[in-house]
Amino acid sequence: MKYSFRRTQAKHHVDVRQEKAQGKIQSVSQESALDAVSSRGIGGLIRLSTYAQPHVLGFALIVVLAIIFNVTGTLQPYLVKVAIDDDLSLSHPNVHGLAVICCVYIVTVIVGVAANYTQVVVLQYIGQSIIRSIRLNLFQHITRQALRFFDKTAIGRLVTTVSNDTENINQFFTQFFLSTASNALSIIMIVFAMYELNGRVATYSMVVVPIVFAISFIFRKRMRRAYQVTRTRLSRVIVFLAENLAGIRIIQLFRQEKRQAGEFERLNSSHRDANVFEYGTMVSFNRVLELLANLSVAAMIFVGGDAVLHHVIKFGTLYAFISYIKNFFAPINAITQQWNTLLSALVSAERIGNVFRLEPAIQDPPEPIDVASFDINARIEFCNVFFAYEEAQPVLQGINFTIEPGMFVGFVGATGAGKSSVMSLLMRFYDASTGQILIGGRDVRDFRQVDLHSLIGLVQQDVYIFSGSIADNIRLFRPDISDKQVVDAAVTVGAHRFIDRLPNGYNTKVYAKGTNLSMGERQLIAFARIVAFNPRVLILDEATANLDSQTEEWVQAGLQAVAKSRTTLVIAHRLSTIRNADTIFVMDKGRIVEQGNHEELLSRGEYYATLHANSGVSSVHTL
Ligand SMILES: Nc1ncnc2c1ncn2[C@@H]1O[C@H](COP(=O)(O)OP(=O)(O)OP(=O)(O)O)[C@@H](O)[C@H]1O
Repeated sequence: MKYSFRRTQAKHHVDVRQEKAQGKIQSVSQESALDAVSSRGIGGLIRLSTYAQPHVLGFALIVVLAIIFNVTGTLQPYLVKVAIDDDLSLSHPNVHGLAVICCVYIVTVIVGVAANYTQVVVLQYIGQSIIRSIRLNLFQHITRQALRFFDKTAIGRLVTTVSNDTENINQFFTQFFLSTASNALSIIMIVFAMYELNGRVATYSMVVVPIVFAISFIFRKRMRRAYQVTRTRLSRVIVFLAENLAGIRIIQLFRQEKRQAGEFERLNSSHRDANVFEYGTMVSFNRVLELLANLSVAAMIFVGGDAVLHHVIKFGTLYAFISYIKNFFAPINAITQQWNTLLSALVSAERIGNVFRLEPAIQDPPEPIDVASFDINARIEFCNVFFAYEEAQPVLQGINFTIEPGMFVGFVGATGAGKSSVMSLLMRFYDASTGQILIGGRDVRDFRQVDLHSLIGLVQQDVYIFSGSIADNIRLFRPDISDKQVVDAAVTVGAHRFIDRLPNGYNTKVYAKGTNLSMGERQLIAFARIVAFNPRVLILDEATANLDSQTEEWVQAGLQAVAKSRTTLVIAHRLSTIRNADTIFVMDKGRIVEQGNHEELLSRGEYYATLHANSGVSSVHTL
C-alpha cells in the first residue's frame, strides 16, 4: 500500500482541530473525575512509588549492575586505544601485550553481557511485581464501589485503567528507570573518559551538547502532544469495543453490525493516524540526532586527524574519540525516546490515582451489628422511605410497609413504578434519601454490607452465570460448600432433573452468561444457589420471558421450595406467580397504592383488578 506520512500528518492535524472544535478532546475541566489528568503533575507517580518500596534492595542491585555494564562499555574503546598506541605503534609490535588486551576485552564483553542480562531480568521481575500489587488493589477498590458508580462509569474505562495504565507504570519502572539511569551514567562516563584522554579535543566535542538540547526542546513539545492524542484515541477504541461486545446481542438483533463496524473503522483510522504521526515525529527526531552524530564524527576525523598529523594526539586516541562520540549520541537518543514512557506513566499514574481516590458511596458503619450474636427475625419494615437516583426525579415517594418473618409477598405495578428500586434499597445498593429501612428492627445502614448480603439473597431477571461448571455456579466458587450440599440444593429446587441428564452432570462446563442453558435452567440454578447460600430473606425479580409450561411448572415448584422457611419478596410480572402470596403490594409512580391478598384486591375492583383483567391478554408491563 502506498503510504504518505505527509498526508497522514495533515489529516492528523485536521482531525485534532475538528475534535477540539467538537469538544472531543476535552480540557481537564470538562473531563469526568476519572479522566481528569493534570499532565504536568508527578504527584500520582510519587504516590504509586510506594509500591516500589518493598523492592529497594532489588533497585540497588540494578544500579550496581548498570554501573558494571557501563564501565565495561566505556573500557572497550579505551582498550583498543591502548592496543593501537602502546602495542601496535612500536617499531616491534608487542604481541604479548596485544594478547593480554584481547583477553581483557573479552572479559569486559562477558561481564557486560552478564550484568545486562541480570539487570533486565531482575527489573522485569520487580516491574511485574509492582503492577501485580497495583492491579490487585485497583480490582478490590473498584469492586467496593456502590452500584451508582457503575451506573455512570463505562466499564471499558475501568478495563483500560486496570490493564493499560498499570502496564504503563510497569514500563516506567522497567524501561524509563533502567534506561535513564543507565544512559545518564553512560554519558557521564563517556565525558569523563574523553577528558581523561585529551581535555582540549574533549572540549571541542562538547560543542554539540547545546545543539542536542535545542533539538530536544523543539521536538519535545510536538512529541508530547502527539502522544496525548494517540492515548485519547486508543482509549476511545477500547471503550467502544468493550461496550459493543457487551451489547453484541442487541447489535445483531437490530442488524447494527455494519453501522457499528463503520464507527469502529472511523475510531481505528483516527487512532492509526495519530499513531503514525507520533512515530513519524519520533523517527524524525532520531534521524536528526543521527545526522548530528555523523556530522560530529566527520568533524572529529578532520580536527582529530589534523591533531594526529601534528603529533598532538596519537592515532589510538583519535579512534577512541570517534568511538566515544558515536557512543555519546546513543544514550541521548535513548533518554529522549523514554520521554513518552515518562509521559504515559504520568498520565496513567493520575488515572490510577483517580480510581483510588474514589470513595465508595455506600460505606460500612464504624460499629456494625455483630450478626453472629444477633438473632435476626427477618421482619422487614420500610418507614416513610423517599428515594431518587437523580435529584429532582423522585422514584420512591413515602413507602411504608411491614413484612413479617416467613411471609411470601408480591410486588406488582407498571414498568418504572419503583419495584426494583425498593429491592435495591433493601439490599443497600443505594441509600434512601429520607426514611428508614429495617431488618429485624435494625437499620440496614447498621449492617456491614457483606453481612447484609449474606442475610438477603437476590435472584434477578437476568440470572448471571459464570464460565465454569454447573457446580461452580451453584456454590459460586465457595470451597466451603461441599459437593453434597450442591446436589442437595439442586434436588430441593428441582434442578437436579435437568443437571443429571447433562453429559457430565454437575461438572458440565457452562459458557459465560450461561448461553448453553435455557432461561428456565438458569432460573433453577439461581434457586439452587440461594438454597446453598441459605439467606434469611429472598428477593426474586421474576423473569419476564415466556417459559414453556413444563419448565414454568418446574420453576414455580423451585420457587415454592426456596420460599419455604424464609421471607420472600417477589417482583411479579405474571400475576399467577403471586396468586397465593400472603400480601401483594401494588405500586404506581413510586407509591404503594393498594395492598392485600389476591382475593381482597380483586374484590376491591381497583388498580390490581384492572391489572388482573389485562394480564390475561397482555403483560403487566404494557399498562
Ligand atoms: N440506576 C438508575 N439510575 C437512574 N434512574 C433509574 C435507575 N434505575 C431505575 N431508574 C428509574 O427509576 C424509576 C423506577 O425504576 P424501577 O426499576 O425501580 O422500576 P420497576 O417498577 O422495577 O420497573 P420494571 O418492572 O420495568 O423493572 C424508573 O423511572 C427508572 O427509569
